Amino acid sequence: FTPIITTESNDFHYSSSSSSQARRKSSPLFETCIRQEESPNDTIEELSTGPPLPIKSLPCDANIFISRSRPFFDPSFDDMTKPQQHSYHIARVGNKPDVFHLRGFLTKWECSAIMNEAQYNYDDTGMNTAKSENGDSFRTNCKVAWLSDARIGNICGIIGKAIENVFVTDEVKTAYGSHRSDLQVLNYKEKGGFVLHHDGHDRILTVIMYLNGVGETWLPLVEIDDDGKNSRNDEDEQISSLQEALYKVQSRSLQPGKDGVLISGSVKDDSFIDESSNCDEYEYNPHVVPVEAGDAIAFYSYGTECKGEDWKSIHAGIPLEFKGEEGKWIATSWYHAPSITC
Ligand SMILES: O=C(O)CCC(=O)C(=O)O
Ligand SMILES: [Fe+2]
Repeated sequence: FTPIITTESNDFHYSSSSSSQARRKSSPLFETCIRQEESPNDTIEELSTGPPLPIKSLPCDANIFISRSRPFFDPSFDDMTKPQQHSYHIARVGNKPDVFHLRGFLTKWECSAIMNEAQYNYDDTGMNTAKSENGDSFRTNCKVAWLSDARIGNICGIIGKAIENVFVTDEVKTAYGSHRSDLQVLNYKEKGGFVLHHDGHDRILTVIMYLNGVGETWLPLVEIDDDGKNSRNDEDEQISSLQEALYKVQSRSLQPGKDGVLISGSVKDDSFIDESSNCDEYEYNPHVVPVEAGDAIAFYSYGTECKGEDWKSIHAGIPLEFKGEEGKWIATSWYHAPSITC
């Protein structure tokens, strides 16, 4: 590991080995990226609603290894004499807009604690039926709870802060009115889903955490790197409205698993390896990102040069096939930057 940056509660390292890394081809960009990071002249030129360094320059096929604080009372922590840290990996899964996979971001204990808190302790009544912000029912068969930072002994605060530290530039953090949302917890039951939409409302960053590894989120217009280029997306094609983005998905009959990026709790990582073939020739589908309980996905909803909404970040919660009574559990943290997006 090559240490890159140390911040208050997050340590960044580039990692050259991980299970998913081992399955991907090694990247010639890897060394270049490290050199960029260490350059003293490297500054963020303009107020960017996109990712800060070092993840800004993270190529596909490389990982960043990150440590973050964890709640001291997490009983799955096995050595109380060591600093209370939890490690996870970040890998890029899309370029336009930037989309990242946070592998092992939450511990299993944190996932359970959040689900329990949302289900049993919210307003003493359990979770409420979810409605979209404008009151329309774009979301079906879904319950919601909002957890503020202090809940469960500040774990929502620890998680939110860890996200903010890694995914939001200092300029955006210090801009007037910038703040992160409370943690939104959703529980979808059978057939429950969320139609294609853009998060908007000055939310520059969305981080969706998969609490039980069930369910799928699809970002149909995200472009991925040269290795697995989404051939139907013309490069630099401008999309200027939500309607245009939705029309593109419909008129081109884009499909989850073939176009854009499908975040899928329903696919096991190992299913990408064809055991009968040579190890180097496994079937790797860059349009599918398998996630497990504790993984998260982060993406940006505004153009990086303050050019308004990036409509390529539209996404949907795919209607849930029956997966047992538990259903699909996710928690979402948004970062708002009203003075930059308006
Ligand atoms: O259900 C999902 O997978 C996505 C949820 C979502 O996009 C939202 O809550 O804004
Ligand atoms: Fe959304």
